[in-house]
Amino acid sequence: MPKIALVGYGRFGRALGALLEAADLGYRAMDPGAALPEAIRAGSVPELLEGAELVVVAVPVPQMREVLLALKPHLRPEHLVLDVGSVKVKPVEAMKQVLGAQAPWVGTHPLFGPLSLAMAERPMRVVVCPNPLHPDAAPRARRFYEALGCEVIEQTPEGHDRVMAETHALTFFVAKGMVDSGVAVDVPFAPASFKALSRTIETVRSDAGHLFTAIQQENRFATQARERLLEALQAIHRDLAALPAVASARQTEGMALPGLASGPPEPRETREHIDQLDRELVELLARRSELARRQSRAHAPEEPAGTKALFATRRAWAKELGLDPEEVEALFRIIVEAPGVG
Ligand SMILES: O=C(O)C(=O)C[C@]1(C(=O)O)C=C[C@@H](O)C=C1
Repeated sequence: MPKIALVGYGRFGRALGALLEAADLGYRAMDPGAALPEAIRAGSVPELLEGAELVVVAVPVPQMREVLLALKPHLRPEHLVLDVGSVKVKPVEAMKQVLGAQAPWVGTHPLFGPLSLAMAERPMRVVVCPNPLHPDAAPRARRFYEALGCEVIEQTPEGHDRVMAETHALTFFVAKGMVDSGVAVDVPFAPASFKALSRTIETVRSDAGHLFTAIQQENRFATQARERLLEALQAIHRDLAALPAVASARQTEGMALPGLASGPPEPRETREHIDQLDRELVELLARRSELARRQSRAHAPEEPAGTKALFATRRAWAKELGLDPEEVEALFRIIVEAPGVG
């Protein structure tokens, strides 16, 4: 009998479902607004909760209260309710008001989503907010997330929202500003500094819509963070406009980034860069291995023609980059054929 009940099968719910399957954790899901595969679909709340230990509420933050009210009459003390919202003060308040001491509950925020899960990005981190009303709830949530391969960070709801206001909310704000101003979309080429931002722009563009508003509106620290950023940007804009056409080094000094006032950091030794790259190569191998496992679970083994094509593309890439195609193919043969890696 599935031990996990998933309420909400939107973008995050579906991605979480795939993660549960990969960890061999049985689940049942309910979402009146989504087409659910027959094998996991629950037609009613009692059916959804039957045998469940964990009830994961994966619905947009503004719908939390209503969903909790619908669950409440069916919850028993052995259930643990956890939310996965991108903000924490409001969902925790809602769980406190609606569920109180009746059933254990805990606020959590997985710091990953459909895009990062699809690319098997690691580490997967989750913020869990310990709940004084139900002291066992956070350790139970921790065990659940650790079984999925996540690292758990404990934080108060307010501490979480303060950090998210300065990070998540501002990043989405800047990215949406760039999208809405018409720049930064499908550019033919871009410098490295922009490439880092383009991933965020992609996230904002693929957002279901409610995520952006939840991150901004449901976090009471976000407005102030946005205002501070806008003021800082206006001041920089004014300072730039006030610079003479040919500015002296002394005149531009004030524009230097504060952290760089004492000069840029010393370039690192080549050896350190190689270590860093090797670390990234090993991380990429781990992600590749996870994706290959997913692929083999979902599809029949690759036909010889498919494997041949795979090596052919790697050879072509090697050639493009000035590497020996034979040697690169040999490396990929090892990667593909090694049982613990490919
Ligand atoms: O991986 C993705 O698809 C995400 O968008 C993940 C992402 C983000 O990085 O903004 C989105 C919302 C969550 O609250 C946390 C992480």
